[in-house]
Amino acid sequence: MACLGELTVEPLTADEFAPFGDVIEARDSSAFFVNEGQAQRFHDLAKIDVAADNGRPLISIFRSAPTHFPLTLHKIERHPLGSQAFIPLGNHQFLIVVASTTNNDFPDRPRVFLSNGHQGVNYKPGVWHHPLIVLNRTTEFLVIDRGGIGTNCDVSELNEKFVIEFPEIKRWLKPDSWLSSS
Ligand SMILES: NC(=O)N[C@@H](O)C(=O)O
Ligand code: NI
Repeated sequence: MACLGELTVEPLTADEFAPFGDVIEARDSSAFFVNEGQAQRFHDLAKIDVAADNGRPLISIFRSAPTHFPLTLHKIERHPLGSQAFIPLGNHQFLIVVASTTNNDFPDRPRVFLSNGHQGVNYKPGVWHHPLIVLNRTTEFLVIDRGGIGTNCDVSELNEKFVIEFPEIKRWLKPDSWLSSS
């Protein structure tokens, strides 16, 4: 773990992320062969939960510019009516910031996870999260979330401001996902 000021960066694992949703990755425990052994199916990796109030699943692509650092975390959002999944198209590490909900329905102290480049995440409905935090270069993500009626985005201020300095993350980035020039 690295310390970001008062926050620590945790490697993204299914167990640690479980309270917030699913980690989407090619886990052997979910795999079986299909197509006469020509392909492995890493099966049923995330709970896409978008049916509330007659919602329907949307598949989109986000082409997201890299985040500028130092990054001040002050706003966070949640989607009460549906889950939201982000899967990088290619080997790209990214930062995931999530928070539990306090008894008075506000975001609690955030947790920061860094993916390994071969992982996506699926936020459960209502889980506080920061919008995509992309590192190094413009990156495309497959996004699966809810379409339909209803207000599906709450935004809240964090009760304190957290700053993430890039050098505190850089040492955790794999050389192949890090442009030395930037
Ligand atoms: N606004 C939007 O579609 N994306 C956000 O919900 C996000 O989490 O990035
Ligand atoms: Ni979102």
